[in-house]
Amino acid sequence: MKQALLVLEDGRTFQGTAYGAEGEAFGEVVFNTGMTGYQETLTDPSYARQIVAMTAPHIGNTGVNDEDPESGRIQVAGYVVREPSRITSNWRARRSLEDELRAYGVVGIAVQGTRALTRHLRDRGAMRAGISTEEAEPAALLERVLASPDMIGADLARVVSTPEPYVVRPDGEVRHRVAAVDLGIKTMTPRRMAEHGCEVHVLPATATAEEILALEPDGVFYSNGPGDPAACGYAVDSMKGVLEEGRPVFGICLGNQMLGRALGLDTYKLRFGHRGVNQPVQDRATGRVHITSHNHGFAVEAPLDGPFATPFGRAEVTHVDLNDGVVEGLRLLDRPAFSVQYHPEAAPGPHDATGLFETFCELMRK
Ligand SMILES: NC(=O)CC[C@H](N)C(=O)O
Repeated sequence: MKQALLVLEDGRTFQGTAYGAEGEAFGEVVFNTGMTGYQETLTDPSYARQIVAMTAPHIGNTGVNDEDPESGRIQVAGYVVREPSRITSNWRARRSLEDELRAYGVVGIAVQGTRALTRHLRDRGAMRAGISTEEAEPAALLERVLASPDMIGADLARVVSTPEPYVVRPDGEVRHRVAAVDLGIKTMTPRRMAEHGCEVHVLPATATAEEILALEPDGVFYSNGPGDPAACGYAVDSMKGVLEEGRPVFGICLGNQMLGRALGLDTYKLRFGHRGVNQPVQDRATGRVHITSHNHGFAVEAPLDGPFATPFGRAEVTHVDLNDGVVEGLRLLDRPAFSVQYHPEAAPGPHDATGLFETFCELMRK
């Protein structure tokens, strides 16, 4: 087996074997604790320019099928696993995960120490890293890691967004027309909305408020996406125009951060982020806890002690993560706009939060 090297920007080094394409990859290394859903993770555009390390010890068991991708390609910059499955046991699988990584030129590494890596990232924070199947000298790879771009300030939504608008239609009757701003949208999101009778007009990340409103949408959606929310001023600007018009707004993940910034709140980088499928989130109105799917490295800074003033009227924090108190949802009290930091559309589940699509439809009916 071919040797490979993983070097973190603070010099921590892991030796392993090549898994996937050969070559070199750079990005921010983050860990994901999901026991299921590796195919959805790999194809989620929010992971652009990130090297994803899986804490589940065995990866690739069910290969790659045609039903689960969240976009048209593998999006991660690099992949770290402990033990890749040598066989693929799923009659729907079209190919092995390693062949899929190779097909998209994604460099991966299998290392024994995914637990040590995770603990390191938990203590020191997510950081830049490089994987190489060519370089034997850690110091040489480290130099290239230090020359690679940082996640802070990275404007990646416009890079992964659709270049052209397209429409996702429901099977049955059209009940609502939604304009969806694609900041890195996952396949499941318009599909979930279509299940609720929405005709979804997906628009490029840089669509202006005028372009969005020209569709005469019943509601406007802002998707998840990669990079630093502080670098997506174009989406914040279009959202302000949409809020001004009083159209219903719904945001997920990066979309939640866009609502926060449109309301004048700040976003900041979390130490190691939330990535996995079992994050406990509390709905502050009901006290109910939902187990939710997450993939975020940034968060919104907002007052937790009750409603606060914004340029669009009063707002409040609707959800918090019970592990660390991070803001997980926002709502305007005087206008029809809300958003969540987690993923109600998550296809590998959990499905506790899928009711939020109905909430959006209710706002559009009013
Ligand atoms: N999944 C997302 O939308 C992530 C949003 C943002 N890129 C973050 O890391 O916080």
